[in-house]
Amino acid sequence: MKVDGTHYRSLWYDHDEAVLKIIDQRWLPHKFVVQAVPTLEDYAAAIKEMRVRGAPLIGATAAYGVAHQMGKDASDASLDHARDVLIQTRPTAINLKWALDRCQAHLAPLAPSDRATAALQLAHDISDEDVEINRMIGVHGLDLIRKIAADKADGEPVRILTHCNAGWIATVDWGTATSPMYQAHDAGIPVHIWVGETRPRNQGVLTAWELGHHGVPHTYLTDNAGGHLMQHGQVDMVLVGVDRATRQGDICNKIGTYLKALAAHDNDIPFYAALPSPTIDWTVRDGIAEIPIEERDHRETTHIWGRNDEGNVEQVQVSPDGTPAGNPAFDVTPARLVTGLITERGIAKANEEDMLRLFSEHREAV
Ligand SMILES: CSC[C@H]1O[C@H](OP(=O)(O)O)[C@H](O)[C@@H]1O
Repeated sequence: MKVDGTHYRSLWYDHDEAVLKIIDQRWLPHKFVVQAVPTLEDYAAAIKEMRVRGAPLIGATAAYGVAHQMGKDASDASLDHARDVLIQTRPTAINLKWALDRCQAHLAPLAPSDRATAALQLAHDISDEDVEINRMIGVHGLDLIRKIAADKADGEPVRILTHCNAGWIATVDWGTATSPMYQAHDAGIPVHIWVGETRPRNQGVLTAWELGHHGVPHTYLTDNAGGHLMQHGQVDMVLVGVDRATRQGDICNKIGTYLKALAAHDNDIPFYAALPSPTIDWTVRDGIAEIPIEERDHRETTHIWGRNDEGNVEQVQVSPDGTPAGNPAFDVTPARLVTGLITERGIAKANEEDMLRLFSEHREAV
């Protein structure tokens, strides 16, 4: 999407320099930092340190990491090494494993001499596919928003509460939860987005930054304000992203999503999750029991980043010295709390049968 009027993807391959370029999200919204990714270790660090983040973007980045490694050494051992280094960076978003599995399946059968070119093309393809998938998520989500708008007075906005950042900066472009928001705005349907800050990494800041650059009306709030807004009739729908969905419709997303789903259920507000099909893990049914939840560095909880009065971005401690902290980065919302899943093929109810209506190729052999 656009930053100060200039179109960007979240990552792109610089053919002149033969290197991947990323927007280092750790500095947003205060600094717009583009950096190259010169080594496999830098690819792993970029994912682990969340310089690039968001389930689909992590997958695309990993595909370019494999391509980089094939350009250095296209042997079977090197292909395995690239997977081993990248797969251990973050455990929850299934898109990382999905991309690495796709690279393995595509490259292993090839002669090593053909792998570098094929790997780079595959990374380009995965990125381009992500853009189109997310655009289609927006098309189907727009229909939903249009239906809600039809029941409102002229000019009255559709009020959408979102959590974390499932925006264009979390994907290659468009975003997942944000794609319907952008497309509704661009179609002239008034929307207002309630943006939860999303402690501890405050990815809501990224959503506010994105929406601001696209001119989409929004309000930045604490996470805990969401339930209050729902109780007071200020929310027409909740729309979030997903890091891993199960075949029965459970969704794993940023920590705090479950609490917002509970509040939505309690206030009879539709709760939708937007996800590309690579985010569905068809091998898993019970998300709570089976999805690994990343425990991140506890310093992310005890400290916070911001810009000081001198304009410098710095990290400060918010908790007492020595206070023990935790940092589970995701939680699982059971399917019973999910109204629907907005995918590139349409909207499914959060149950196996309706998901298979859209993705019948995953129906298990009896
Ligand atoms: C389309 S992004 C999906 C998902 O990924 C984010 O996780 P993280 O910021 O830790 O990479 C967040 O949970 C988004 O909802």
